[in-house]
Parts: sequence; C-alpha cells; structure tokens
Amino acid sequence: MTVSDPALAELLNSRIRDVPDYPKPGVLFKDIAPLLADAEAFAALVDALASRAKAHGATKVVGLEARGFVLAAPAAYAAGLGFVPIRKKGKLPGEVYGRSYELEYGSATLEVQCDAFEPGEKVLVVDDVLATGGTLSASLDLVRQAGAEPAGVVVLMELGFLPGRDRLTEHLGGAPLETLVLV
Ligand SMILES: O=P(O)(O)OC[C@H]1O[C@H](OP(=O)(O)OP(=O)(O)O)[C@H](O)[C@@H]1O
Ligand SMILES: Nc1ncnc2[nH]cnc12
Repeated sequence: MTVSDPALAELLNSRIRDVPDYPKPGVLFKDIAPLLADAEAFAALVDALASRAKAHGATKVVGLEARGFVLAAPAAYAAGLGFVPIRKKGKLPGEVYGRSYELEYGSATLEVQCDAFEPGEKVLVVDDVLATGGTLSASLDLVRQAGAEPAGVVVLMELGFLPGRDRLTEHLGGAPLETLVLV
C-alpha cells in the first residue's frame, strides 16, 4: 500500500465527510466538499499532487470529470504543466476516443479528445476516489489510446473495502498508483 505521508493523510482525512446511503442505499459516500473548502488542506493536497507530477516527469496532468478536475487542474498549474480533461460522454467536441465502464453506483462512458496529447507524452492521472476502479481503468486505457503514457496515478482516497486496486492493476501497465488517504 502506498500511503506515504501519514501527517498529510491525517489532515486530508479529517476534512472528508461520510454520508451514508448516498446517492443510493448501501453506499457510504465520501464527501470532499469540506476538504475543498479548507484552505490549508486544499493547498496541501494540491501541492502534494503537483510534487508527484514533477517527480514522475509528467508533461501533462489528466483529470477525470468532475471531481478529478477540481484537483488535477490546480495541480497542473502548480507544477507548471498543461491539463487534459477526461469527460463523460458527449461533452467534448471533435474526434474523441470513448470507453464504457461500471462504477459503484451505476455505469458511464468516458471520452478524451483524440488530439489531447503529443505522441509519447507522459501523464499523471488524478482523481478523488478509487472505489471499484472502473473510472480509472477506463481512463488509463483512453490515455494510451490517445498516444500518451501514464507515468503515474494519484488518488486522494482509496476505498480499501472495495476491490478497485486489483481491478486497476492490469490497466496500470507498471505505472505507480499512489493513494494519499486509505479508508
Ligand atoms: O472507482 P470507481 O467505482 O469508478 O469510482 C470512482 C469515481 O466515482 C466518482 O465519480 P462519478 O462518476 O460519481 O462522477 P462525479 O465526479 O462527476 O461525481 C469519483 O469521483 C471517481 O471518479
Ligand atoms: N463511496 C464513494 N464516495 C465518493 N465517491 C465515490 N465514487 C465512487 N464511490 C464513491
């Protein structure tokens, strides 16, 4: 397991709120709104993501709609890198690659623009939650299909009671997966 900074993990976890039975019965929803609203915790999170982007030699930071955007875009700015969105179906203009996937409370299709990357770019993929791993698995496949190489994946939190990490392994292709908070 790769929770590498216990003090950061404690700060971030203290600002994540549990909401039982949202968006449907049986799901324990991890609400990051209090973390985003806390200047100290949000800055610590963005700085940690930016440092991972630099450490992995990334040339772009990729964020996954929608909560991943809120983390990845400021991290890209802080690292001096460009940002690429992976969006839900039908939101991106022009030619796109698409992948369908299952998640904890439904199914969806993600898309990336075909010209989002220069060939061979190394990217850091950022999202808020690793639950079943469907979202990140689809996203990693899309990054490769669009001609870039995942240099690493960072998630704010991993739901350790779900098999997301196992499902993700084959899609990582050796890229490191780092979890800032394990719950
Ligand atoms: O590991 P998984 O089971 O795929 O679940 C994780 C994903 O689920 C949530 O996104 P959601 O699709 O709910 O979109 P949102 O960020 O727009 O709320 C979350 O932000 C992750 O992207
Ligand atoms: N339990 C959960 N809490 C917050 N976001 C999620 N995305 C998928 N599962 C989730």
